[in-house]
Amino acid sequence: MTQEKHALRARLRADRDKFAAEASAAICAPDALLAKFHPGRVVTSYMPVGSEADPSLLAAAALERGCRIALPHVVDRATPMRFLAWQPGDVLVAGAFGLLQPDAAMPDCIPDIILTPLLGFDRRLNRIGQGAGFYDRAFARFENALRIGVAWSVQEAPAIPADIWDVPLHAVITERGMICHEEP
Ligand SMILES: Nc1nc2c(c(=O)[nH]1)N(C=O)[C@@H](CNc1ccc(C(=O)N[C@@H](CCC(=O)O)C(=O)O)cc1)CN2
Ligand SMILES: Nc1ncnc2c1ncn2[C@@H]1O[C@H](COP(=O)(O)OP(=O)(O)OP(=O)(O)O)[C@@H](O)[C@H]1O
Repeated sequence: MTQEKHALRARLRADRDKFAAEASAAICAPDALLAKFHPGRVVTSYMPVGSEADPSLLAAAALERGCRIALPHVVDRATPMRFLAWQPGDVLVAGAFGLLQPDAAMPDCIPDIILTPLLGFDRRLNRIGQGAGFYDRAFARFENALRIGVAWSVQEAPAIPADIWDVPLHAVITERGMICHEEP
């Protein structure tokens, strides 16, 4: 399984790089997602790196509807990721893995909706990420949160192998729209 995921990650990274280099697509918030952005809800976004899908229009729509935004904060692979409060204009600090993150002193948030960066996904809404297990652990910890993957459409794979700890997404949003759970 580890080998299989390793090879899949390499292929999906290459597909994502190619798409981002050639296309100029934007990921807009579909109505079904807007309907979840109730005032006061905590929506976690992320600062995209490299060819990752950009969730900023989704975060902007959440803010417009009175949601609060939190961003992931990691220190090393062993320490669980936290979601820290952030609003436009707040500083971002260079941290682990070359990421821009909120200041470590910002308050921790309990997310209602987790916008999740993906390397890949399939129609059953299995996902694969960077392989450090940060989001897997966050999904286990915040089990009531809505898990929404954000990706380019080319990151869809026929089948993503699922380990026992993998928690499927509730939906994936790409530049082509939203994919919700379908029975196989
Ligand atoms: N934009 C964004 N933010 C995010 C994530 C993400 O996937 N995307 N994360 C999702 O989990 C967390 C950070 N997770 C990471 C997990 C592993 C590696 C990693 O293995 N990095 C390689 C170097 C990669 C490179 O330079 O290309 C390494 O350290 O060997 C980096 C970040 C939190 N923030
Ligand atoms: N609930 C959990 N508690 C502790 N460790 C976990 C949990 N879920 C996953 N892990 C660990 O995370 C590691 C990476 O898992 P996996 O290969 O599925 O990564 P991924 O889903 O691509 O990564 P990510 O969740 O960061 O996007 C595994 O070694 C696994 O043991």
